[in-house]
Amino acid sequence: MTSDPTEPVGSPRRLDFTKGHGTENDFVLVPDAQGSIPLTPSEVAWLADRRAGIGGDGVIRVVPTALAGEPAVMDQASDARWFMDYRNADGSVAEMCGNGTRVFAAYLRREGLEQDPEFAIATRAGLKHVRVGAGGGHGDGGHGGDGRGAGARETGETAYAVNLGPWRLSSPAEAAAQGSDALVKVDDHEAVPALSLDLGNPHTVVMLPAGRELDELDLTRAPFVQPTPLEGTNVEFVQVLGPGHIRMRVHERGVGETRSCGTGAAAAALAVRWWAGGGDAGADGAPRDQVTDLWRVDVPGGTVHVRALPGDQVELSGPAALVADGTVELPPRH
Ligand SMILES: N[C@@H](CCC[C@H](N)C(=O)O)C(=O)O
Repeated sequence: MTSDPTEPVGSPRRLDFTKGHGTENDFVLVPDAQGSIPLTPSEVAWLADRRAGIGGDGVIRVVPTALAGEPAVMDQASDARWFMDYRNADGSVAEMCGNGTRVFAAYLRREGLEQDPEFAIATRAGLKHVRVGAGGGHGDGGHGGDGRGAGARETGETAYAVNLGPWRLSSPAEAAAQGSDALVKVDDHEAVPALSLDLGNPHTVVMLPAGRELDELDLTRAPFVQPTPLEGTNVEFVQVLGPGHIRMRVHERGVGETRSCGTGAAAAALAVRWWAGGGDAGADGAPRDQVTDLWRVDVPGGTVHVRALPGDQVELSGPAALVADGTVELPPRH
């Protein structure tokens, strides 16, 4: 998705910002309490630039839901005070960001904009419900007491669990018939079958083929996905380490390789679970008790947990950290 706001010529603008990350998927947050900072794609790309700007995988405008300016988002205003206006590093608009929801929640809490331990945030993919201090890891049942759940390092990070809402296979009939609905080719190797899932944003999950090392994949270029999704896709490469435990690397739409992707971790766990027979369709007829609902997902930037919930809902949990605050002067518009 790409937005195309008018870019009026004007004098340089000063913006307050906060830098944060969730398992090293990092974001520049821009508070916009009046809904009056319509960042253009080039301004977003500049803010996300690691050399000329602040640097991040994405930019998140923190704006009152009622002032979002997008009817489908403003419809959520009675349930969520704040809208996570998410943009990728290249300036394109995305519907959702799993790690971003936790960092967004951490910002709302720190600023006193949300005080309850549970609240909803508005996104382009609908309402997302957040629980503070919910690690979600194996052993704590998803209700970590001290706020430092699984994946939270000793750096002042707090754990959050977010219900990412409903997910679905993008092409259920094709996936049921073949176990896959796409082919993905990375570097110059052969194309591998993959599964497309919709987590509010698009994902294509690839099981690491035998003989290939996850660490050796060249993700400096976008993997070739066929059929080519019109809106692009995020591509996850998965290695199974044990029951309920996977490793993942991701090439994100609008960014490139990132050190973590929350919706991608959920897509990866759900794809592995589905391949194991855990889909509602019963894929290969394997008994459901052989299919776990709780996954540990290791990513280059840390660990998150994914929990499959009834009704095709899925919960993501992991840490969020706010690491810097500052003011920046945007380059003048031309
Ligand atoms: N890193 C995010 C996903 C961000 C959006 C994605 N690049 C897209 O374009 O869909 C996550 O944690 O989910």
